[in-house]
Amino acid sequence: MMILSAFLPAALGFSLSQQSAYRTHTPRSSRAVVEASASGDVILIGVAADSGCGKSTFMRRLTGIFGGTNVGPLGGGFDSGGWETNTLVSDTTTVICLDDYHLNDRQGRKVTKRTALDLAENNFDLMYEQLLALKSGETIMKPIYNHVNGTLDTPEEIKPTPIVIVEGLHPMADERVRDLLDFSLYLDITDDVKFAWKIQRDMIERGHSLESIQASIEARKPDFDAFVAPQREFADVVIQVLPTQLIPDDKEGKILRVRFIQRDGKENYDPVYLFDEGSTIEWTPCGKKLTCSYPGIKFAYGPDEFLGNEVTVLELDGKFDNLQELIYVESHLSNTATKFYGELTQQMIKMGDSPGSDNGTGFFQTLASLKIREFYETLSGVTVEAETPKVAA
Ligand SMILES: Nc1ncnc2c1ncn2[C@@H]1O[C@H](COP(=O)(O)OP(=O)(O)OP(=O)(O)O)[C@@H](O)[C@H]1O
Ligand SMILES: O=C(CO)[C@H](O)[C@H](O)COP(=O)(O)O
Repeated sequence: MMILSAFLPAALGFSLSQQSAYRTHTPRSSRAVVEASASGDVILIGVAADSGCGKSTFMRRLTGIFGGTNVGPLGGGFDSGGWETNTLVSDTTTVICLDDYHLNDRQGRKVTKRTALDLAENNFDLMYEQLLALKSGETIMKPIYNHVNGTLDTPEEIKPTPIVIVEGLHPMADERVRDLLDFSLYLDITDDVKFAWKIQRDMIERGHSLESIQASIEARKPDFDAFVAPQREFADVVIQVLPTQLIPDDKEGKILRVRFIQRDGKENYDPVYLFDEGSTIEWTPCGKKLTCSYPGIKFAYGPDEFLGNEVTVLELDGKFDNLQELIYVESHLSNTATKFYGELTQQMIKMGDSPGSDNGTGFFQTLASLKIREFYETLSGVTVEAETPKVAA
């Protein structure tokens, strides 16, 4: 199979505005493709986050970078005559939602008086057994938790694909499951930001009241703190989303400070760095090459400690005005795992309409996806062909 990326660097020695013109002349783009695994091994990736913290958005970015054909809900989804499923599949990637391992249905939890965040409400024995089987290349019959009516439905058949992503509340909570994961990531959204996002989705998109959203967040918080948040310590990468420091006492919460926290010493993972590996740097890129409106953009980079672990942190506070200009930022970062000059920028532009595309949440989710692709390639010996604009005939 011809890998276009080999000659793309030369083609991409141009501004991104030229690139978009280039793309209009090239109506089709090559898809990212994972070639058949040499070893047949399944690589297991865990993504932990609370509900409403951007897992689905991140999954779209990640699966987009892994590509594959026939991406969609297992069985075609309920609307196409299938069943209510939380599982997304392509020929290369399976995304399993760990809510499917809830022990009791919604009614049952009313009896136990526990929330789904409570470890006791999740069947980790079955989760471990089934993920181990999948990793060994076996097909499993996985339960389904139906979020529409709160029931545990007839199990569905999951066949192993080269990449299996498990996302949900507890991918790293059980030591046995945690040890099965090849790579783990935690989306750490602070309470204020979580609240703002929940309002966006549950109030504006789903018609819930402000009071009910507030009550639901407050009711979840003790169990969230007890059972979900401690997993941050075990994650290879944490994407931490905080209020901006660029506006003193900001109340609006529209500008975010996002930290890409990379655990040092992870095998097959070289931390992304800014300018000079290992140094401590602050960088304001606004100027001739990057347009910034108030309050601007600030990057920071350096070693740090996070929950007792030595880490390398890349931080971005602020909001981008023009995604095309991100190439300027990208060109100052190293170890980004891009396959050609401008790939990070290209992915940001491609997902431009998704939440967080104008700030560090989208930027670091994209960077994480590229790093996970690189990690997968190193571990499996398989090449993932990058999605590149197709060269016009
Ligand atoms: N980076 C972001 N910036 C701004 N808003 C965001 C961002 N990510 C997600 N959101 C908002 O949060 C809502 C929830 O996002 P998403 O559906 O991706 O989360 P989730 O973790 O998959 O949720 P759930 O587990 O409840 O299905 C979105 O509708 C969007 O409004
Ligand atoms: O935290 C959650 C998902 O991440 C849900 O609250 C949990 O799965 C229970 O679902 P429901 O509220 O639909 O009964």
